[in-house]
Amino acid sequence: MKKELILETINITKNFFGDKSSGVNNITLLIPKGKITGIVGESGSGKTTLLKLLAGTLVPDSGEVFFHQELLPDREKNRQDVHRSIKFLTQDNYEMDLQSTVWENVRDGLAESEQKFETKKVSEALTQWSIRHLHDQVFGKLSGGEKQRVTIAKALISKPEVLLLDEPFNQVDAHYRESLQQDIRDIVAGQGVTAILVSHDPAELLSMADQLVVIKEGEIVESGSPEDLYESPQLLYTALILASGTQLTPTQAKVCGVSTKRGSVVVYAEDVKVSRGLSNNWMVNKILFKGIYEELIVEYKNVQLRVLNRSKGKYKIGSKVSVSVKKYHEFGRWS
Ligand SMILES: Nc1ncnc2c1ncn2[C@@H]1O[C@H](COP(=O)(O)OP(=O)(O)OP(=O)(O)O)[C@@H](O)[C@H]1O
Repeated sequence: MKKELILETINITKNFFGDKSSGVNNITLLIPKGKITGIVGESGSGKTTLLKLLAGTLVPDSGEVFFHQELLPDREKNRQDVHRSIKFLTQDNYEMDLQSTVWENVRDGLAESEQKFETKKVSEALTQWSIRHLHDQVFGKLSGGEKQRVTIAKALISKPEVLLLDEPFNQVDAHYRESLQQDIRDIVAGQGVTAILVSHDPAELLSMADQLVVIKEGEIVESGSPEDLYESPQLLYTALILASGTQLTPTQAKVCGVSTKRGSVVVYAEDVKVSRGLSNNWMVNKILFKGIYEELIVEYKNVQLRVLNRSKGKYKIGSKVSVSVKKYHEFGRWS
């Protein structure tokens, strides 16, 4: 069945200095309705610029953005009903009033027609986002995580069609972060909201997104389902950005028992098995505690490998171990 599209960009370019060195170049992107699209890329690759173009707060130098197959108007010049349907949650809370209370800020997210139900709606939103106890606090004095929750409550109170999320959970603690992620998933699944999520956390994107778009130097270089991009990345860039792993030259790969004719190999930490075996050539150099598992850095002949180890405490720094690589990804010299 054909997916219904809600937003489309056709060959959009936005440069800040008249050349391709900043912003985004020639981006064509189709956003399916009622799904989560994740955008991933290194710092400065153009993710926020793309979100601003989708929100209408930036206008492309060339190319077009369509919302429900109609040209998206410039938000600054011409604030229209369509802009109420597209909510942009930024890291800088620019739509929030720092001097007003939490209650007033969330209430301001209501459309005029909804204001007669103000008390009920604001009260429900404060409960849903666990910020009821903050209702009379001044927004500007809240912690970063509290501000993010209030901003999300305000954005969602008027039931937008599209939610553009720029690092929405980066200030929230791990426990609350998971429950916010689940809330966003529920809103997408239950209310048919479309979300576009920019995050630096690969685990967050892999677990939340239905489709992932990889951006490098202002261009889309790869896209697909999170599973496909993680399991079979076409580009070295994608593998390094999505997974915790080690990049090896062909000579270094040989030390790990991997033979390749291509330019480089990436071995994900989860695909390396360590044991106390026969050869025990490798030495545990570092142990990084990760909570429910640990990551070991093991070394042999000046080659270091990252290993995901679920048997915490089994090895110590200096332990001698055997290593086997179960799976690896090969890339051409220029990918
Ligand atoms: N208003 C602006 N004026 C000048 N240059 C800009 C402006 N906005 C973005 N840029 C430049 O465009 C490029 C892309 O920036 P953008 O903020 O979109 O990247 P990003 O991928 O979101 O980065 P990060 O992950 O660090 O937030 C960067 O080189 C940035 O310096």
